[in-house]
Amino acid sequence: ALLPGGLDMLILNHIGHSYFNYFDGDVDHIRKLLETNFLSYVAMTVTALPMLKESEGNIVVVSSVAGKAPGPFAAPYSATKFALDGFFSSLRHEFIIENVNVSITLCILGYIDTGKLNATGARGLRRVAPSPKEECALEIIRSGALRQHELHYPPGIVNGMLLLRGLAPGFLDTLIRSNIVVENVQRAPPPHGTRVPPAGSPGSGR
Ligand SMILES: NC(=O)C1=CN([C@@H]2O[C@H](COP(=O)(O)OP(=O)(O)OC[C@H]3O[C@@H](n4cnc5c(N)ncnc54)[C@H](OP(=O)(O)O)[C@@H]3O)[C@@H](O)[C@H]2O)C=CC1
Ligand SMILES: C[C@H](CCC(=O)O)[C@H]1CC[C@H]2[C@@H]3C(=O)C[C@@H]4C[C@H](O)CC[C@]4(C)[C@H]3CC[C@]12C
Repeated sequence: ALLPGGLDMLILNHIGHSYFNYFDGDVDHIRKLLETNFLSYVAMTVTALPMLKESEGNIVVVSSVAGKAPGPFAAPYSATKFALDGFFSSLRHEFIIENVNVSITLCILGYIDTGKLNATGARGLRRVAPSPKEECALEIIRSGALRQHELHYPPGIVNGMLLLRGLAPGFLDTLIRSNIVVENVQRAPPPHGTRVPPAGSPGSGR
């Protein structure tokens, strides 16, 4: 049903729970995370589009540097954020081609002070100063209202990373890994009954 007052801006922000650790082989987790972090964004866009066409409004999609320049230990999360870029950046082309006056803003965020790292226990990350969530929220709304194609926040870190990704991707990857204390990331124990070769033995990879 259409909202009585119409709809000016759709901000897609929610995410499901994931982990900051080695990929554990759980395909079902990725399927569920894609449902929450990606497919629900598509479904809400489809539902809201008639109202947004009416208001010539804005779609704002909240993503992460992990959706442009992936680091280790966030494979499921990173995959869902890359999917957002693929879908919404393609859809933006179609809107422009068809003169649909609904803007699409993809927000590429660095580390924001929402208490997330503490909550997920991402112990492997070196402590970097998070950016303030209040300023971030304002920038998200502003970038949507200004109909920007992308928001990079905080600009210094995110622009720097994306520039390096184009110019020297190997160097960027090295920098990203150097921001992580791998020893602090503990592999989950293998499922019951799985034989793990002792460290140092052939095939252990350790
Ligand atoms: N914090 C950071 O450092 C960064 C965050 N981002 C992005 O910013 C956005 C917000 O992140 P942040 O505020 O930190 O995350 P939070 O986990 O604090 O917030 C996520 C929100 O999503 C809601 N949610 C979870 N599952 C569902 C669901 N199935 N349906 C509807 N709502 C749901 C949660 O509700 P409830 O609490 O009720 O479960 C919660 O309000 C995300 O898109 C994230 O990827 C990007 C880069 C860095
Ligand atoms: C693991 C977190 C998601 C799962 C959850 O249950 O909360 C991640 C949510 C936001 C991530 C951070 C982010 O998106 C910005 C950086 C991206 C880099 O690739 C890694 C460091 C991040 C700070 C990243 C860390 C994991 C999350 C907190």
